[in-house]
Amino acid sequence: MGRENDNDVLEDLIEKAGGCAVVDGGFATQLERHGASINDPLWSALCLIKDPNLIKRVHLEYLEAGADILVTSSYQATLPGFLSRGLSIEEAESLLTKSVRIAVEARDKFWFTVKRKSGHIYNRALVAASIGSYGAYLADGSEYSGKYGPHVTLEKLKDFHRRRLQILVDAGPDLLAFETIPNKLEAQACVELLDEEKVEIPSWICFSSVNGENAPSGESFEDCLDIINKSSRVCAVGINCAPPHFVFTLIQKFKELTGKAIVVYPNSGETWDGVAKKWRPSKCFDDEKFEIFATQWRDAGAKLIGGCCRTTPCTIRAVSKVLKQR
Ligand SMILES: C[S+](C)CC[C@H](N)C(=O)O
Ligand SMILES: N[C@@H](CCS)C(=O)O
Ligand SMILES: [Zn+2]
Repeated sequence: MGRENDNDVLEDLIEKAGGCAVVDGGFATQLERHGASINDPLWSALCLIKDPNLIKRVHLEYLEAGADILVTSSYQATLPGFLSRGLSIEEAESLLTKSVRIAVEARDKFWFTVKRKSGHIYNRALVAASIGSYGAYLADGSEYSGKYGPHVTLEKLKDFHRRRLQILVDAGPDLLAFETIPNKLEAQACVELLDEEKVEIPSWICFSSVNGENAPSGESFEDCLDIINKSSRVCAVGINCAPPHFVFTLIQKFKELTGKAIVVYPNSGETWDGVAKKWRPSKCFDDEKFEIFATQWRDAGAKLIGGCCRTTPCTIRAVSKVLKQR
């Protein structure tokens, strides 16, 4: 299948969803709410080893809440991360494949049940394979600083991402979701890799932001989006895991910088303390506020809206309800 047809998958979903599709919410957050202990360098990817059934349960909860897109459990699942835990390369690769399989199974199971019911408000969801930034793998909070140091070159970033990307693509997701990209160099690495690997499924690239204006590295979104705009393999670009009160202005900015679809799924507004590995209270927003924000973000031009860390299925239920009112 050609790239244009593949991009249609996402466009069709957006249209079926009434012009704006719903992304799921905080995945690791919901694992923790069920009691998972993930204070670990592998973070949520630990559950791929310890409790895959819980992963499926969380995916089903987000589908039930109205998510049109599931983001897989592979955010912090990396080959070097798994190898450093004593897993073999075969075991590590099979965990990556499993992250996609679990989400696809959840989607298929859910859709099999709801499609027979008349008057349901669901769409057949898409599965987006999560590719967390290099900073996520470092597990030192650098997905919010973008400061990787001078030894981290373009080639190093491509090497870091290459094999995981190949395995995730081979596992058969509908989309790729690059998440919390904090600087221009990594955006460039993602774009070049998609070309080098001739990836035919559509991707989105999302940046984090800590000041509501620039990428965490301080580089302008204008420079970052310049690189992404050149790629026909990237169908959407946006923001994830940044505070919600930054999002409206960032959508307006992105609208001026790109013709691509805009995807936003902010966190609750709490701040990640990368040393203590804890969320710190900050300017927090509840589900009711997300409901109000979601219509504003849609009206500003976002085509994909959801939540990231510290948001839950309740948040997504509220977002889905307000976006799907017809
Ligand atoms: C999105 S952050 C909260 C994920 C966790 C981080 N990469 C860490 O391992 O510390
Ligand atoms: N998809 C990941 C992103 C973390 S920033 C999650 O929701 O846990
Ligand atoms: Zn997040």
